[in-house]
Amino acid sequence: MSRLVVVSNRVADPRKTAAGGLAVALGEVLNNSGGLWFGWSGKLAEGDAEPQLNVQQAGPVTLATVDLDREDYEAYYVGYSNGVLWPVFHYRLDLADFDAGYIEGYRRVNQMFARRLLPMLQPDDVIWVHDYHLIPLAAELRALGCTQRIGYFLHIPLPPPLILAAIPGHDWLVKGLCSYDVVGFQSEADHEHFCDYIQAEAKAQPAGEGRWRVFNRTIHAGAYPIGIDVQEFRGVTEAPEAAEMYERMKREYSRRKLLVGVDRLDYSKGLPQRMRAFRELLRRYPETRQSATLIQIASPSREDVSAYTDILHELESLCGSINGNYGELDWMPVRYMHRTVARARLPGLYRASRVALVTPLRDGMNLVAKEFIAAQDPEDPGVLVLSRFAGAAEQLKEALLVNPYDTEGTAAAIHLALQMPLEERRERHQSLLATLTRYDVHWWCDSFLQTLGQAEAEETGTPWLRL
Ligand SMILES: O=P(O)(O)OC[C@H]1O[C@H](O[C@H]2O[C@H](CO)[C@@H](O)[C@H](O)[C@H]2O)[C@H](O)[C@@H](O)[C@@H]1O
Ligand SMILES: O=c1ccn([C@@H]2O[C@H](COP(=O)(O)OP(=O)(O)O)[C@@H](O)[C@H]2O)c(=O)[nH]1
Repeated sequence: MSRLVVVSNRVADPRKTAAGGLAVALGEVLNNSGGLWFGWSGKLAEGDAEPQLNVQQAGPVTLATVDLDREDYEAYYVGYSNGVLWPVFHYRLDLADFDAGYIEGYRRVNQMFARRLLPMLQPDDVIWVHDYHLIPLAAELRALGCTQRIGYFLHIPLPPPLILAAIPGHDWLVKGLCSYDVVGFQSEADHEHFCDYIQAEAKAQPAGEGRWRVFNRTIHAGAYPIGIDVQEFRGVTEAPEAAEMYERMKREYSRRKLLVGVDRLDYSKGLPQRMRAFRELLRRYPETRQSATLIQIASPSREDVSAYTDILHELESLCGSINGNYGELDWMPVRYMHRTVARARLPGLYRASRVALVTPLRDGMNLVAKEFIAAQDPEDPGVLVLSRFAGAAEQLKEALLVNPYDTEGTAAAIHLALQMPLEERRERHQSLLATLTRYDVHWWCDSFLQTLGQAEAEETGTPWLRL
């Protein structure tokens, strides 16, 4: 059987907790199949020498990581990945910093990753590269002589061609994507944007069953929405740490209905818009005052990128003003925490909450939405208020779908969720849980890798692209 080699910027010990959906999902996949997980250590190198490769065993998974020197970290992670690709791919051209220097560092780190990974590869490995940090990696590996199958999965949205085309060098990036054998997206919408782009800008021709002839080779593209390990998550929900959290929350908020939000503190998550909608709820529906409490966890993220500091200040000022204007001696409307909460404690919090607010302005998928559903008691489930702009909305049709830019509409949906009768809550939850169980993380991994396995048989002899 082939060994699975996963490459991603973020690598986490799958036996430990991680904030960020990519690390959580890949940890679950690799814990199951075993294999090699290669990427950045999350640390900065000291001194001038080329950083050491750090290899350690974590159960069935070999973790191989490299440090980045400060210059590479600034250009590749902060500058290009999170200062150009992240905002543009989330439709935020206004926040992109198209400093020409960053792309050099981005390419340099991808070349370094290829150089460090190559000697660790075995002939029949299957390589699965993840996310926007590593778009050119396949082409760099091919340039060094790597012949193994290489698949790619984009965890964030892919915008329509005219937005993508705003990136100087967008054609280089898309050529990089076309160097993979299989390219996977979170949603049909993202997949369509890719197909539109390659047809309009690269004269791609359809070759049937998700395949395209482009740049003189054949690639496969499709939507593979990422899921969670539903069984595992339901198990965590029943474990002592979550159960204890559930009991505590139920006791503490016995007189109130709890609303919950769990997000990295990222401008894509729509946190200020969510707070404004919650404020509107309190203003328009006075009966919710004293009776509804919103717990918002905002996990610190990418603090070296300036747009993230701006959103922190905006959010803190909104939470402060809502509590100042509506709070009472015995009730604070918002409990805001700028901290990462251990994943093992989240299911108890989700289960004790009547409503989850998952209202990003754009999101690749959003695993919190799925975890909230998995954690519910089917006999008395909570309600998911979900942005129509999250990848998850394509699948989770029985959630209350909202436009997060529409403050009044979102407030009305939250009100509806707080009042929803038990029967309707059960019906919606049953359908949502069925979808989640069918399209779980194992489905995601198996369906992607199956396509990649078939690609090899069909594409032997396909020329490699040079960037
Ligand atoms: O690694 P960081 O810079 O700390 O950021 C955390 C991760 O954020 C993004 O997650 C995405 O992947 C999730 C799982 O597929 C998806 O549900 C979510 O919508 C995405 O935002 C990013 O894509 C990852 O690379 C980061 O590790
Ligand atoms: O304080 C926190 C905040 C988030 N998470 C986890 O981080 C992931 C967030 O993934 P999601 O897809 O929702 O968004 P991303 O952060 O990857 O954009 C989920 O598994 C959360 O349970 C966590 O463990 N603790």
